[in-house]
Amino acid sequence: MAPRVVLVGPMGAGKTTVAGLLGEAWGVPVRDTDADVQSTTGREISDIFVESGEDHFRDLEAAAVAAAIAEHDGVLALGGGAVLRPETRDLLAGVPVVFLRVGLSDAVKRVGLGVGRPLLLGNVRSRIKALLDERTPVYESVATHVVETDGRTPDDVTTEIRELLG
Ligand SMILES: Nc1ncnc2c1ncn2[C@@H]1O[C@H](COP(=O)(O)OP(=O)(O)OP(=O)(O)O)[C@@H](O)[C@H]1O
Ligand SMILES: O=C(O)C1=C[C@@H](O)[C@@H](O)[C@H](O)C1
Ligand SMILES: [Mg+2]
Repeated sequence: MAPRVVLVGPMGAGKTTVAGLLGEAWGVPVRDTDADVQSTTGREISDIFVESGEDHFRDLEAAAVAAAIAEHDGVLALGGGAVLRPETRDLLAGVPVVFLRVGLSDAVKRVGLGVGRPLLLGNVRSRIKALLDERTPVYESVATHVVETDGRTPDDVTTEIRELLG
């Protein structure tokens, strides 16, 4: 079993939003590794970061991604940093992966004050810029398709993915 599509990209790219719309359009279930980590631990992601550290969160996230790739045949949205783990990138080989690209301005508008996103604490704009600079090549390396989201609605993005993947 493998997901019909995996969505990757930075915070504010719209992974969770577009996953829901795609799942509805295709009539397939949707999973989101951030929600899976929260439900298996019973803890908020921000609390895990603050109390147990980012490395521990990445371990939980890598396990959530591995389980979802093995068990889930619908739409799968990954947490924004999941692709940082080499074992996760390896698991994505052979699966359709859409990188939802977003530029700095749109990402900043979409995440607002970054509430609930622990890596954005401090200056949201400079934190997002650093993450985009560091991670864009990683998203590109795992993607089979790249979809631009700047200035487009979640419905537009969903339609393009449906055109690409059926
Ligand atoms: N194409 C879009 N245009 C405008 N707003 C959008 C678009 N996609 C998502 N949004 C809005 O941006 C916010 C963030 O979207 P979402 O939570 O889906 O991002 P995400 O990629 O899952 O982020 P994270 O990595 O933090 O989970 C939401 O308020 C959502 O409604
Ligand atoms: O980009 C990131 O590293 C993150 C994105 C979110 O989806 C969450 O997984 C968490 O806030 C970390
Ligand atoms: Mg999300």
